[in-house]
Amino acid sequence: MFDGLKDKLSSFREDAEEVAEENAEELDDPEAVEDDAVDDDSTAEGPSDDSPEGGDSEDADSPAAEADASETEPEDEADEDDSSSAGFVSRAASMARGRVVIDEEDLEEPLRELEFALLESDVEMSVAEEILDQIRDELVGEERKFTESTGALVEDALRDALLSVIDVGQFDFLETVAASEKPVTVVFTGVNGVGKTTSIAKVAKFLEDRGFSTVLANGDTYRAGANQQIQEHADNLGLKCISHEQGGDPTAVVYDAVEYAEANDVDVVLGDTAGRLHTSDDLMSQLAKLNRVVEPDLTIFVDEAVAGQDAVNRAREFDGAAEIDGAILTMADADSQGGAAISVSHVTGKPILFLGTGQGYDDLQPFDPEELVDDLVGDDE
Ligand SMILES: Nc1nc2c(ncn2[C@@H]2O[C@H](COP(=O)(O)OP(=O)(O)OP(=O)(O)O)[C@@H](O)[C@H]2O)c(=O)[nH]1
Repeated sequence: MFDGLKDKLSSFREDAEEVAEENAEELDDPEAVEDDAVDDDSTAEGPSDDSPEGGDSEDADSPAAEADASETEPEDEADEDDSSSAGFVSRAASMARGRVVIDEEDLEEPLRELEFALLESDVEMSVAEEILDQIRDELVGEERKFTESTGALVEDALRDALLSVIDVGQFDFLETVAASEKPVTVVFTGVNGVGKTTSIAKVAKFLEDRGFSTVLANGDTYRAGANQQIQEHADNLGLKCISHEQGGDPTAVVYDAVEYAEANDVDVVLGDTAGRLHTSDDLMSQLAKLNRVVEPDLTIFVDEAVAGQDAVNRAREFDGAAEIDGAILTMADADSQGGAAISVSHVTGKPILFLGTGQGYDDLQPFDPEELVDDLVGDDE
């Protein structure tokens, strides 16, 4: 799952670590620093050969050492290379404290590559920019102790940035169902053929396995064969399915299922709806009626992870047309890009609740942002 994206993130980590290490090595090497100091005609004091590496000595830590380092600008060359000289001075001062600072310019090239990689992986533009900004904020100017590895810094920054865009409004579906008044009504929406009906069957199995009884309702009265399709799932799972004639009113079907649940002490009603485009007015007004009359506890948007940017756009549009509470991304097992999984929550402000990971009824994985980020960034060695 998301292997292409993992590779790209790993390349960024390597590149960013490399440039930061180069900078650190240069500053870790007292001779290189002294050479630089001569080149810069600077009098900044790096650790001498006989001082412990890392500048942990009292001298190096002393205010005098810092003051010396900050008074090093040669007047005659002040205009010539002001910024690099100032950069060197701050690095030398940091080094005197046993630390080194990561410069923005060191990161620009890896960040450019990362932006390209994220967009190529179908991450929404605004989400990619947010990730880059966060990494820049976290790493640039970051003081690294000589004992810390730049690798850990880069990894933490990447992890934090990804988590901040993915972990949006996350809630536990099972806990919400458990805490809600019964029957809990959950309605599923989305475009045609993205795995909506299969996902309903998977969610039913997920709930039944955890002690919640369910009834299915076929609110897809539009498509020929829809009744038979959902009934097959119900039969396979030994569940009751409420359906009406093709062409009937979907609200009436879900309403009947709620009445059935009330009469039979069923915990959860899972209502399918016809696949629709957010632009099809009649179907969207059907959905509005369903929301008005049945007042579902949760409306879940279903789309394919593999649809990438299209899925992200549709999630945004559905949320605008018929407010959603969360999303299921199907076909995550076939998605190497990961763009939709990274972008949907940030774009809609609603969490991804599950990933569909195959065609079997158990191929449904509760979505855990931290787990996803661990998987994307974690060491695969
Ligand atoms: N690999 C994989 N296949 C899936 C997943 N979810 C659903 N499918 C398959 O996708 C196909 C379409 O699924 P359906 O559930 O019929 O899609 P739908 O959205 O209900 O279709 P409509 O009712 O026409 O809107 C089926 O063959 C499913 O087995 C998944 O997570 N991974």
